[in-house]
Amino acid sequence: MKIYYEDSMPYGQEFFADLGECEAFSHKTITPALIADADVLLTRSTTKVTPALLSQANKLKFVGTATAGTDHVDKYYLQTQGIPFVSAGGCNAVAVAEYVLSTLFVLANKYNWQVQNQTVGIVGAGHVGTALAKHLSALGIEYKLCDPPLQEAGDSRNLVSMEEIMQCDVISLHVPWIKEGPHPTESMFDANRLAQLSGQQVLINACRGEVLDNDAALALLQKGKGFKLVLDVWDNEPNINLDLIPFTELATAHIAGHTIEGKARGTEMLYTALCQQLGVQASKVLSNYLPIAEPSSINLHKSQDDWSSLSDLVLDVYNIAKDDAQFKKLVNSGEQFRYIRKHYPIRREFSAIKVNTGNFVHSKAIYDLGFLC
Ligand SMILES: NC(=O)C1=CN([C@@H]2O[C@H](COP(=O)(O)OP(=O)(O)OC[C@H]3O[C@@H](n4cnc5c(N)ncnc54)[C@H](O)[C@@H]3O)[C@@H](O)[C@H]2O)C=CC1
Ligand SMILES: O=C(O)C(=O)[C@H](O)COP(=O)(O)O
Repeated sequence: MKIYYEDSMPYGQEFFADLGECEAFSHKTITPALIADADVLLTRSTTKVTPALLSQANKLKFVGTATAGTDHVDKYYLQTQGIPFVSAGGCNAVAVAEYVLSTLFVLANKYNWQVQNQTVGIVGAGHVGTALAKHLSALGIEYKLCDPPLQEAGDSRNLVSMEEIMQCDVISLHVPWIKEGPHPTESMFDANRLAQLSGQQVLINACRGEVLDNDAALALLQKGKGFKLVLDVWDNEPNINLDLIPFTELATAHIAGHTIEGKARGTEMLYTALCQQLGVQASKVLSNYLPIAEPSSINLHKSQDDWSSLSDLVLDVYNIAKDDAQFKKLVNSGEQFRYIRKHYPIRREFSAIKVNTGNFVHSKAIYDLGFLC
């Protein structure tokens, strides 16, 4: 059996080698001829899985993406061909939640806010939205969730309208890119909605660039409309509108989900699904491969107040301001955008790090964030 996996997939060889003959490919050089003998195709979001790409893969039996988003895959085509398709929903939800938390602490430090006094509006209450809500809850930060499809499906949580979300201090977007149907998300934040934001409000987009009209945002910001924009994802990646960058508070190269855990969990999820498809017992687990974090334990800082200690801890583990500085320094083309993503430094999730909290008053919050005791 021939298995092709995208080379940016961590531990691809380790997970799949026992299941068949494995070959890594780059999204930059993959062609229909290269994967003509594929039984299995495993990608990340950078490979566009189209009828054209699969046109010679006549014995393809399984396609998987080690990502939460699936907009790069022509799922309808796979269905018409009877080819099973699996994605890795939830693999990087915690990574994105930690990204948003880091954003909150960086902006709180910059603008002298009390982070605990902010209300966060979360659009999309799926894996990422729920993980973010859990993190905010651990810290006692108020949040609201908006998800009309889940609301219609009878989700038991207290889901609110977009109008209520628009009143929040911080709005964080966690929806798939959906072009049509009853709840499309493409340009959900269009010129009209963006114009309703005040100068104090923060808008974070860490889902898909096309959910927020980048041109409209740029036009408004150029005119002095002062909402605070945080972008991890962009229209038309990797060839993004570079003019928008100076108007962002924080900007990164689509790395919100790029913890080692987030990426590798995606590989593990595909492995489990492929084993099931093949009727093979899955015997490998991610914990066999993940390296020990560096450092693997942290002593809580003795800061002037409790919230500073929490802020210091979160930013010690992941400080988005460093990614923002690197991005703004380096990015000047689509190639550079790709380069930054490919060479993204090792980032760990809170769950890889033990915190020695001593008798810190918010110890429970720290463990609820996922740190090890
Ligand atoms: N920047 C990054 O590195 C990452 C980006 N993503 C993006 O974030 C998206 C969300 O990820 P997950 O939470 O794992 O997906 P998910 O499928 O678990 O949740 C998405 C939620 O959005 C809701 N939704 C759909 N249309 C909506 C609308 N019009 N208004 C409000 N809610 C709506 C759905 O009902 C669902 O509950 C992914 O599709 C992906 O595009 C995900 C992980 C990492
Ligand atoms: O899971 C998703 O959806 C994402 O956006 C991933 O974090 C994208 O990562 P790559 O597949 O582009 O490495």
